[in-house]
Amino acid sequence: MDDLAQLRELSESALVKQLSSRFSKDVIYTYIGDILVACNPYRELGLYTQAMQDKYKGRVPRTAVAPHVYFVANYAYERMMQTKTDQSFVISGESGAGKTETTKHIITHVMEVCKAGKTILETNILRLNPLLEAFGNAQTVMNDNSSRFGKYINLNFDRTGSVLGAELTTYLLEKSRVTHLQDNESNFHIFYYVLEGMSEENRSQRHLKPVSQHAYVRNTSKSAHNKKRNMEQHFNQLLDMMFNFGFDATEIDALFDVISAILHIGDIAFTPAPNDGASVSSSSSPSLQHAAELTGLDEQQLQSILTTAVTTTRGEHIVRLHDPTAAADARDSIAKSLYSRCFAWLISSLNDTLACDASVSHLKACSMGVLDIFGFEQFEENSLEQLCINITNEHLQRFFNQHIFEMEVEAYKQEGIDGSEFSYPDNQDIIFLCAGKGGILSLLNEKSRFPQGSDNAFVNKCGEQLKQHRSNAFTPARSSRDLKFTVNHFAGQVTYSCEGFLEKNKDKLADSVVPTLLQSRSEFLVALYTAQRDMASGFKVQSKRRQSKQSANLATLSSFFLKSLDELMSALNRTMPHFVRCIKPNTDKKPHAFNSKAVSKQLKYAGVLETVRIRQAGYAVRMSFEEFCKHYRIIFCKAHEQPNTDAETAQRILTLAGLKNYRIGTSKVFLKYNHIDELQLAMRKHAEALRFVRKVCKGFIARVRYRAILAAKRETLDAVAALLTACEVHRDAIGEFRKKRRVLDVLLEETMDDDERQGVLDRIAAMDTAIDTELEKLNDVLKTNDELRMEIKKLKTQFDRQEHEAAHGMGTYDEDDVEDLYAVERSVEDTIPRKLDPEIKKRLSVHALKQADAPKEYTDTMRKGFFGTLFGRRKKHKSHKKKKSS
Ligand SMILES: Nc1ncnc2c1ncn2[C@@H]1O[C@H](COP(=O)(O)OP(=O)(O)OP(=O)(O)O)[C@@H](O)[C@H]1O
Repeated sequence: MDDLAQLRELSESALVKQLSSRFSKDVIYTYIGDILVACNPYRELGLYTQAMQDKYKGRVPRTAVAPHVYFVANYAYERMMQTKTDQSFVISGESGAGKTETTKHIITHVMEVCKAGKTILETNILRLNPLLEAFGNAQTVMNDNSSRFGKYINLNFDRTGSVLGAELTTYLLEKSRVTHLQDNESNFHIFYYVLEGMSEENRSQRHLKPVSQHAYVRNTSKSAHNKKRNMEQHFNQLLDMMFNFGFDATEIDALFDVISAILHIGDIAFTPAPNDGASVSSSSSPSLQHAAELTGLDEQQLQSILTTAVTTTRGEHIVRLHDPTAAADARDSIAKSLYSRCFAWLISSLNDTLACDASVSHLKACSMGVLDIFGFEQFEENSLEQLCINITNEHLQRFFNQHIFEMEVEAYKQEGIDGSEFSYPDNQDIIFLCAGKGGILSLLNEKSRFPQGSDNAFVNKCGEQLKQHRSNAFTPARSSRDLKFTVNHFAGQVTYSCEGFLEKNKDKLADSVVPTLLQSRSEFLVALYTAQRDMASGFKVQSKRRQSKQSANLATLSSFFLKSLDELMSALNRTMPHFVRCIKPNTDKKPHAFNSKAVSKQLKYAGVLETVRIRQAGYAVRMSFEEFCKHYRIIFCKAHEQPNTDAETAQRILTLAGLKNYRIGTSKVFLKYNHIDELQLAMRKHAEALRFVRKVCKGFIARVRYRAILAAKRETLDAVAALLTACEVHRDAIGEFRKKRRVLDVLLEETMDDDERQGVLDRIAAMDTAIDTELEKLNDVLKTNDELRMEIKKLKTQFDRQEHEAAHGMGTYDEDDVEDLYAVERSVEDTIPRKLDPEIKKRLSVHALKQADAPKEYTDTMRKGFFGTLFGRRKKHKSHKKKKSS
């Protein structure tokens, strides 16, 4: 089934079973109503060829082609063109599930159906991904090429469907990766491209060393390191791409200077200084020097922002000395800030290149957005990043629920059913709990604003204010010292560890850092911090035009996040959405493996099971009158009646089954989930009675047939036994004749002259040989058929027993019994003809068989026949002589 929403019973296990069975046949795409589920095959299946693109172009009916991401892309484009409404694709799934691949396929196909690919703009749209991947992707345990940011790509079209431009918005760049690597993970790809792909000359100009000698990349996973063979190729491709996008050589050089500077900054270590502060260790002073050179700062300036923090209160500057730990934190914050600014600059520059040309922007008629965003996350340790991701998913889930619900109500309307009392599982209260006024993020912002605010104070405040929240979704920490709380999200409970929440939320560099960086000799660095000075973290980047309008007081990470989330939801709400849920069939990144438990969990996280819940809250089961009446006819039908398939019959069946609260539409029956059980119960009662009657009938028929079969087989066996007996008799008759040969010899001597006698003797000799052969053959036949005799005996005994059983009632027969019976029949049929030696069949005539009971006459006849043959020529002449002598 291509659309699992058509399953009569939509349940979690049914979904997983169907997906698994399709996956085993390399069918990775499945619809569940409006959603496209895409299972990552982890191998090339030849699904994205030009021929496939051609197949999914134009007005293709959904049922005429197999489910495919190209269908969804084409369908959205067609709808956009017909209705001139904005469309969006919401692609979600856990890391490695295939979101980015799906995004690429959608964009490629949309560009194909809008006949693009020729202008620079269109080519650039198609080339966007490798650039984003270089700076925003990294190898993780889950995915070798994991996007460490979310993105929304919006394509703008004119009335004729040609692309006018594109905008890119990014979310939640995982900048902590720059400074801290988890086991078996790697940093952003760009660091390795620069360290291993850049020319020797450029590397030494930037004083770069091998990967193993730079702290921020030193712990790179071994497997990642082994895969880094094509770094040079990657780096050169990246350069080409950047040039094609219109970046100039100076900008590119400056960008790589900052990337290299980040690596050197990471190598700076600190030791305690005599003044209780920290100083750069002597072994890392070359790193400080290189970092300063590459950032265009004086060593002193850089050292100062690493080892001191200046805060400004009421116009007064207060300088605080960092201890070595605080200095290391400051170093990491600066590195993260530099990287996120580079990423933001890159996105902003790409947006400038992709933006609608001013001369054609008035032609913009509609748009199509593709959202590729992290799925719901639930790890052992969950921090502020997970909270933000999960809040995003709560919003997307609500958006999804509303959409599915609307479709559901629409389905009722089409059937003339009032759906006004129907409601759906709404997670609005959980959204309020997390992101509403007085909710978790709001309290976090409040505490972040106080200089004395702490994680502890934040967690306690949450406990006080939210434990009675109307969502009932908040569970405070057991003890006030436990920096944790749990939120019951739509996809499951997540416990957040709040240590460091405030620091992350402030996401702030010390007051002196940005002013110092702005004194840099590098114009590029200065540009990074002037154009976007209001941006808290490069957390989200928009085009320069939109940035200028941004409020300047987005002080915290969460307030910035909420604002960008708000914008995203407003954008999505203006569109007609198409949902793609990417599923990772196993955690080992292996083809052919399907782990049902893991898939079930993802379906839950992806909110697919919410579709089931929405359906269950309404009328989960819907069946056409025909389907319903045919399926449940047993409840209503008298044995001889074929039911009508109309509303009236459906109504009678439902009444007879004692159901309430169902709805009958114009062509379908709408049932609640529990109704199926009730109908099954009613069916079972009828079915049991029917089964009994059927058993008795079948038993009767089978017994009659069986006895007939036995009788026929017995006859055959008797005949075969008789044949064998005849064979023996034949042999005995020949023996008997031999004994009488002596009489013949005397006869010959008395009645014939020498010549005549010699002639007869010759013939007798020939006949003797023939008789020997005959005897030999008969002996053989009897010997080889001894086995058959045994078989016959056995079968006969068996038949006796079976006949007795059949005659003395075995009560009823099940299907299996009848099947056994037919098996016996077949085996008997097979046995006899195969085992009966064909030689016997040929040689023993019916005549011989008849003689079987009269051996004496048979012997005589044989003898007469023999003499007749022997003396045939002289029969007339000598007959009276012969008679006399005998
Ligand atoms: N349709 C597909 N056909 C073949 N391979 C695929 C397909 N989709 C995904 N893959 C494989 O799975 C890998 C991971 O996919 P992708 O990077 O798109 O996942 P993702 O969901 O975007 O992960 P992340 O959130 O970590 O970025 C790809 O590199 C590719 O090898």
